[in-house]
Amino acid sequence: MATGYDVDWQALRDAAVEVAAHAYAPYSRFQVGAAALADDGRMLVGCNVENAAYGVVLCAECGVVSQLHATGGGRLTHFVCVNGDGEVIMPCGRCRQLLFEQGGRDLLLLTVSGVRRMDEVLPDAFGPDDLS
Ligand SMILES: O=c1ccn([C@H]2C[C@H](O)[C@@H](CO)O2)c(=O)[nH]1
Repeated sequence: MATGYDVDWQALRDAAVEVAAHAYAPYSRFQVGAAALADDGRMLVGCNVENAAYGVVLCAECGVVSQLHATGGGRLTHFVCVNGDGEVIMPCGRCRQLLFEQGGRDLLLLTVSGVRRMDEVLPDAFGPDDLS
């Protein structure tokens, strides 16, 4: 299991770049690829999928979360997303909430300002504990 900062971020970023090429983004022309590791070492990827009804867009992170559960579940430990030029971008606010649910405050993200914990990019998050 990859923990802390010893993960191969370059390999994770490469996977995000690769999947970004499969994005369906005919409206924004903004391709996004996302890649994550699960706590058993599995790699999950996703790309954005747009819709003629613009608001129906599926962000790349949605694909990651779906693949996490479709392939056995678990928790996300590491995450990165990139644009079509391979540059690291920040997950949108909605997707930070999606990722928080699946990885919690300890999830590590490779961001535009380096490796950050989820509780740095979504402080004081609303989450499952608030419902108990
Ligand atoms: O975190 C993000 C932010 C944006 N997008 C997508 C949605 C839309 O297709 C395009 C432009 O917003 O980028 C993602 O996939 N993930």
